Amino acid sequence: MTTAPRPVASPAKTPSGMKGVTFQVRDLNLYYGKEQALKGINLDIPRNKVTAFIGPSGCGKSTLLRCFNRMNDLVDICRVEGKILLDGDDIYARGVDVAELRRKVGMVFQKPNPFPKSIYENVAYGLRLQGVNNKAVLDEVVERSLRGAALWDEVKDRLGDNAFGLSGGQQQRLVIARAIAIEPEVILLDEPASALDPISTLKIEELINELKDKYTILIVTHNMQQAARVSDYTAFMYLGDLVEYDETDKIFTEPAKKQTEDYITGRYG
Ligand SMILES: Nc1ncnc2c1ncn2[C@@H]1O[C@H](COP(=O)(O)OP(=O)(O)OP(=O)(O)O)[C@@H](O)[C@H]1O
Repeated sequence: MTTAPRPVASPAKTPSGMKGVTFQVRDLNLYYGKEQALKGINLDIPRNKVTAFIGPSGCGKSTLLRCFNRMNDLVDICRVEGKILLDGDDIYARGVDVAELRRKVGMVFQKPNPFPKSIYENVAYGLRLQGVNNKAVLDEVVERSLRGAALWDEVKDRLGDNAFGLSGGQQQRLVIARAIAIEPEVILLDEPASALDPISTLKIEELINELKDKYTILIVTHNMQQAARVSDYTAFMYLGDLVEYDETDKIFTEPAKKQTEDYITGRYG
């Protein structure tokens, strides 16, 4: 027996001008115990663009971000309903290899978290896990990834030094190099610059702009100026709802919803 596809509860939010789509989020509800943290989210995430999630504290930005590589699976009381399709396949379907999903969808957190190893070994780590130990291959990937993360020139003469000796901003770029070494399709950034000084923040923002040529980037940020500077699309969330999602210029210059306007003009949050 075939069953008709279930209609989506609300039309998916797909801003105009979007070409390729990486993720399609459909009717996504998420609960922590009895508390509903995400309410009927529908949206499409464009390929090779930067999509920012903004909204007041506790509105569900990080929770939604963590859905894209199933990091919420690690929270016992968390329950997810609905679908997230990555290139057409539901990442919540039975039998999905979550380790493989996380290889495709890398994540960088607020606080830089290098491993207590050398700079070189931090970047080589993912490949070594895959069983790659050929020095020439590793050398090539380490250099390419560090260049890709705009860190090579600063560390090329001390690749054997412990990563903890780097500054916070350098550590965050190292973590990004570690993420791109295994050639993900998507990079999730959860407040990647909030623990950094203004110069390091600027470097991360420049880097995000360069990375989108190769990767789809999703970023959670508290900083609206940062969202306006780095993103192509912006999603405004409030109390677990996706209120408005559109091209970043539109959200910041002529938002369709009063709630969005109140937030971006600093009336609450
Ligand atoms: N592990 C958890 N267990 C229970 N509740 C949680 C958990 N993580 C988040 N929540 C709750 O889910 C809601 C959304 O939290 P989330 O961290 O996603 O919001 P946010 O918009 O990213 O906030 P912030 O900007 O402060 O980081 C909040 O009410 C929060 O208390």
